[in-house]
Amino acid sequence: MSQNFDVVVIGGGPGGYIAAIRAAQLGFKVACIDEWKNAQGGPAPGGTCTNVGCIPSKALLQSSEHYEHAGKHFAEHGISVSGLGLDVAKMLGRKDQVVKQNNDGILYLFKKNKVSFFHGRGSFVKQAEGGWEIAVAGDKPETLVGKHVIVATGSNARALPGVPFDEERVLSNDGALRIPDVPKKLALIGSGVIGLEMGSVWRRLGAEVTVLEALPTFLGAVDEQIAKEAKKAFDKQGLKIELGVKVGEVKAGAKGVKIAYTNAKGEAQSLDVDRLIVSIGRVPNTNGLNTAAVGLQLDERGAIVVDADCRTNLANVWAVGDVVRGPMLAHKAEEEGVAVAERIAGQHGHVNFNTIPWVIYTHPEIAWVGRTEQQLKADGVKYKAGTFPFLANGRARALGDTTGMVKFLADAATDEILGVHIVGPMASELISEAVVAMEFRASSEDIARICHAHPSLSEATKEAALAVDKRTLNF
Ligand SMILES: Cc1cc2nc3c(=O)[nH]c(=O)nc-3n(C[C@H](O)[C@H](O)[C@H](O)COP(=O)(O)OP(=O)(O)OC[C@H]3O[C@@H](n4cnc5c(N)ncnc54)[C@H](O)[C@@H]3O)c2cc1C
Ligand SMILES: NC(=O)c1ccc[n+]([C@@H]2O[C@H](COP(=O)([O-])OP(=O)(O)OC[C@H]3O[C@@H](n4cnc5c(N)ncnc54)[C@H](O)[C@@H]3O)[C@@H](O)[C@H]2O)c1
Repeated sequence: MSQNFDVVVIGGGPGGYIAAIRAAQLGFKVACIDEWKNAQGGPAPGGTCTNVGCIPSKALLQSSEHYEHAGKHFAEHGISVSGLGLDVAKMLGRKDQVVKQNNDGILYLFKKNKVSFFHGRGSFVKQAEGGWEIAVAGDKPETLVGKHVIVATGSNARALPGVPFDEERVLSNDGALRIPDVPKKLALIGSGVIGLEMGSVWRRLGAEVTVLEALPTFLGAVDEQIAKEAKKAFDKQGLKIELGVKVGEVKAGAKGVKIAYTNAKGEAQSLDVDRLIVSIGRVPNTNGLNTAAVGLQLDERGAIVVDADCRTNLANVWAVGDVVRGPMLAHKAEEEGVAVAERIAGQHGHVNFNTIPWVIYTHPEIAWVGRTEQQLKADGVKYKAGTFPFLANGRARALGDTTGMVKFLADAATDEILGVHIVGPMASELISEAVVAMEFRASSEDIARICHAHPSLSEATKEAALAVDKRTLNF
């Protein structure tokens, strides 16, 4: 016997679980299927983000930052610490607890919103009367029929060709978040978001970290001025980043990993490390979905092909999040999930790709929204720029955290904000003001005229907006 639903969501990550909740709020009968298992084999909804992504990485970034502060920065405040110790097992345990709180929170939200949760793998069977037949292989095999299906099956870490993850020596994001003791030497391949975040965690905890990056420029997608400032800070911290390398043979043994590579000068190099994290991007995941049975169209990268509204080539089958085009970000997945649920309800859900913020949770944090200076140049847009350094911000000085700046880019003729780029303390929080401003198509003058609390880091945002008109007050 099959169970019928208005909406069946496959995948319980940020794209899927949020789509399920929004669809339920709109009055639909909703099922959400997710196969993630916790250590006991029970359900652990929340996807990559909750289990091996956003949440655990931020928990470890926080713990490792406390450790670094206690060891290196408390003294500046007149606080001396003796006998500073590190209990990695406890730190990882706390991280697991944070993850569990989030898993439990989602199960609670499903109950609260009357979303039926199925623990197992969902796969397409066929088009049936009343919708799409989906088989659930799990604790209890089930057959569901959904009038609408939302696929939100996420992504998996990309491995280096011929170097599979063993999660012991060669680690994906999963293993990178549960290294049992601080490696003496750690290498990361790829200096993207994961490379920098995970590299920072283990460097702060005492590992000698080398990041090998294929591209000759550091953080190519980031505004050049901001990326340069961040690189300077990482260099100072001792995070060794080698650009323009070509990774050759990677040999993993019982005790460590040997990496052969050529450096930017073309010289052959060899690096011996205890562990290697491979962070060279992620691939869309449609494993086990049985897309072929129903002819769900994939592109050459294996992503599900969707239009601007997240419609696939099949009637009433939608796809959102990492498994489709666009940035692989939890909040992008969530926004698409909400928009699809609203479209199913006949509303006009919309995701504005121009105002999706990016954050890299290193120290200093890097955050941005909109176009970079190099993009504006390439697009032939005439712009004005304004920057303000945290060094001139009272709150940043009180915090003892003055690295970085806020940078505004505004249209030369209309003053509309085209991009805001931040490297510095709490950039992840500060960027929201810029997102709101850009969503409302504000001008830099709008921000410059708004009263900001004193002393606050957000005054640097106001001052950067003033700088567009060359009239900063405190610099
Ligand atoms: C280390 C790391 C840190 C990150 N940090 C951030 C961050 O700080 N901020 C940010 O915005 N993004 C971050 N991301 C990216 C973020 O995790 C993803 O963009 C986000 O999880 C995508 O959500 P999703 O719902 O599309 O897919 P996922 O979160 O991958 O969820 C997909 C779910 O579907 C399940 N599934 C797959 N196939 C099936 C099936 N056939 N049947 C049933 N279930 C299935 C999977 O088990 C999984 O639970 C990070 C990623 C990593 C790896
Ligand atoms: N704070 C966040 O929002 C956050 C945090 C972590 C992950 N994520 C998401 O997860 C995704 C995956 O993260 P990621 O860091 O793996 O990917 P990424 O795309 O951010 O970076 C991958 C890096 O690896 C480099 N690279 C690729 N192949 C290489 C090779 N063979 N040798 C050396 N370098 C190579 C690329 O040039 C790039 O710089 C990101 O796209 C991001 O959207 C987001």
